[in-house]
Amino acid sequence: MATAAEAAAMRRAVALAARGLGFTSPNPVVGCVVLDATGETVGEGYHQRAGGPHAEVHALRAAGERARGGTAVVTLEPCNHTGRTGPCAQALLDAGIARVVYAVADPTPDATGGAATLRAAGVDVEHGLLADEAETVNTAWLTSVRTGRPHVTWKYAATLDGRVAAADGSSRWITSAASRADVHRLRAECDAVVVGSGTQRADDPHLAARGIEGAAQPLRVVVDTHGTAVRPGARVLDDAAPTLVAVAEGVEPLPGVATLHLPYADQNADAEHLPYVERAPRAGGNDDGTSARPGTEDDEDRLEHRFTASGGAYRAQRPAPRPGSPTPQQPAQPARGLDIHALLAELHARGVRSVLLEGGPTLAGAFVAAGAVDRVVGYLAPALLGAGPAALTGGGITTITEALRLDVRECVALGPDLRITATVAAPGTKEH
Ligand SMILES: NC(=O)C1=CN([C@@H]2O[C@H](COP(=O)(O)OP(=O)(O)OC[C@H]3O[C@@H](n4cnc5c(N)ncnc54)[C@H](OP(=O)(O)O)[C@@H]3O)[C@@H](O)[C@H]2O)C=CC1
Ligand SMILES: Nc1c(N[C@@H]2O[C@H](COP(=O)(O)O)[C@@H](O)[C@H]2O)[nH]c(=O)[nH]c1=O
Repeated sequence: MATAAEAAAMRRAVALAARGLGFTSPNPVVGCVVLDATGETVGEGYHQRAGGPHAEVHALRAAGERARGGTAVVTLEPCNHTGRTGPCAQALLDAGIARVVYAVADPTPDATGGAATLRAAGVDVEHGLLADEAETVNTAWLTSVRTGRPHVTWKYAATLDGRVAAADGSSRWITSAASRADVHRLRAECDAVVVGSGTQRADDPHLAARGIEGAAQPLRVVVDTHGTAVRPGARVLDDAAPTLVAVAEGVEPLPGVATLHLPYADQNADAEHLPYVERAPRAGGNDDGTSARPGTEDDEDRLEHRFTASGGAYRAQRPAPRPGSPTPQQPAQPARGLDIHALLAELHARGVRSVLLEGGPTLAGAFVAAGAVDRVVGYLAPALLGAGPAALTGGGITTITEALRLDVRECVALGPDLRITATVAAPGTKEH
């Protein structure tokens, strides 16, 4: 049974772990507090960056000889393996720690087994203290270990009637300065920020974490199937943070920009659910409708992106042909957008453990349809627009029984706005 001092130490260890958010990928965030035999705190530490010392090592260093006979309180089971640093279970034994209290078991095959090693050496080991809090702070890493893809937070800013832009497409700014500053904290905590080509075209967003001292910069990712939305001079191309543009296979890499080639979404898998784009191939384009060369779209050939009421799906449509203009020779082909699972797998392979999906509604719908949203952070402004795009388009949901049910974790007032944080409930756990 854990003592009150150990519970307080674990709360502190969770807070220490949170300081590592955004800096430790592909590693977890971990906090540790060492108590002496009387229950007094003698050392604290957290994992500050991948490749650096683990939380236990920092805390043991701070405690020195006072760790002997004491208790180590850790948010994650001490590791048992030699990676870039030595095994923490051994470090705890070497320091003479008599008791270890940890919150969450380490699920990685390499590192697991620390608790067993400690027990076998005669250390008193307890597991599960404040496990919910410790899970929550480490949710990105735990999700990525359990699912093999990064944890995804979909964030949006909407009016109280659920609009993310006005009918004329203008959307800056819906929420207050306080909410927007909070978004920069979210960006700094995530490894990558993702937007679709529609948002890129409409907003020319910057997507870096601004105004936070010492902030880790996320990788900025634009999902731009044809490589035509990210143009020279785009704000995501400045050097405030790294940028990756995801395009379809066969599209030429964008000059001077890290380009990721992805397959189209598997039409057979999610075809009826995925938002899609109707387009006719452009002159000089490839057979599949992708451009042969990025940045060559001329105004006449430019696709007009419009919301339609058709089946709740979003379609980008060609403008009606001008009188006298030639009829396209080839029939319009459905385009499916890029494969969300392939995108997440590629980001995971690059060490990304947490993604902040910042829109827009079409790409967010594709993530929801792909079952790839873990957490939703909605900023709601006390304003009404009455028209304009809704926060989410499609998502593969057509009837009330398919509603994606969420658990509200937090509701916070930010200036005049509300920030609601909710997680996706495990299937079958919610009835409304
Ligand atoms: N208030 C808010 O929080 C936000 C508001 N907005 C607003 O939303 C509007 C833009 O929304 P929207 O057009 O939906 O933009 P998105 O950013 O969702 O981009 C959608 C485009 O992404 C491309 N895409 C690539 N792969 C996929 C896929 N698998 N599924 C779906 N799309 C894919 C498609 O174009 P292609 O294949 O041609 O590349 C698609 O048309 C703007 O008015 C913007 O201001 C946007 C973000 C946040
Ligand atoms: N309009 C709107 C948001 N819009 C989001 O912010 C992006 C612009 O980011 P940046 O260019 O880095 O400042 C934009 O493309 C969209 O994803 N966010 C909000 O918190 N509140 C708002 O009212």
